[in-house]
Amino acid sequence: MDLRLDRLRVEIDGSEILRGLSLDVPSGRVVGLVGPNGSGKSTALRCVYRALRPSGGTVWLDGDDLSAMPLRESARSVAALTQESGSDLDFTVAETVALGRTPHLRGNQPLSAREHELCRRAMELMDVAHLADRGVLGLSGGERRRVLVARALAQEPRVLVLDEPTNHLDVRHQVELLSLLRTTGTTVLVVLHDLNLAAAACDRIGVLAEGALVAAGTPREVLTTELVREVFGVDAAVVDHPLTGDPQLLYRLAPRPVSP
Ligand SMILES: Nc1ncnc2c1ncn2[C@@H]1O[C@H](COP(=O)(O)OP(=O)(O)OP(=O)(O)O)[C@@H](O)[C@H]1O
Repeated sequence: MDLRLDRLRVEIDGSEILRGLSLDVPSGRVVGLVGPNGSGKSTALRCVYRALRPSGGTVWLDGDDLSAMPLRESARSVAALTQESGSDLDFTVAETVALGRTPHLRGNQPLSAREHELCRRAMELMDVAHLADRGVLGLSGGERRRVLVARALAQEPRVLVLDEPTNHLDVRHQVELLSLLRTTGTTVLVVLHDLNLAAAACDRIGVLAEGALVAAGTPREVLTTELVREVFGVDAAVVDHPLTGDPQLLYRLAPRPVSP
């Protein structure tokens, strides 16, 4: 399913948070959204999972205006892992993942055998099957994050929207999650802070600064020394990953103070 952000504008209390953002996420592709803190990345995602109605512009799903779709219909198509995702209720891991099926169920209809299998598989993919009977509130931050990704996968979404999904994850689970995104065939829009992971995981990257898109293209086209300096104010060299050839950034920190 194609996802298209078309001249999105968001204005809150008189300040323009998104200023005409347009970004295409072609069907089955992984597109990363990067940018400094406060540049509007989460706000853009909120418009896609309908937590926020844009002040202007349109989100298109396969050419259909998202705002004109019944909520239930868009909830079946779009799954989101947000910064706020979580629960104050101590559901078990298995129950939490099963909640991913909610948009597909009618009333109190129980899960089918296929749906149970889907949930089991999502838990295995996210390496949380061994935690199935544990309460989510007793999990570590990274374990809980993986459970929430499993819930999103169990939903069988056609579009997956992820806001910093690697937060709290150890390096193995970061690598596994981003590798998985490339194999699901789902359309993915993902906010990432780690530009090197974005370069490795994304087919294309959009760069936001102060609510506007300042660059978009393949990681190699976008992640240049100049852009990183201009947008993030950081000195970096771009090198080729010796194993994959992906562009990778080496950051220069301020020199150490000379000891007396
Ligand atoms: N409901 C709101 N009311 C007022 N300001 C808001 C609201 N939501 C977002 N903002 C402001 O809009 C700007 C963009 O916020 P957003 O969360 O989209 O940024 P971000 O790029 O995701 O940042 P980060 O990298 O820190 O997560 C910020 O300055 C934020 O304070």
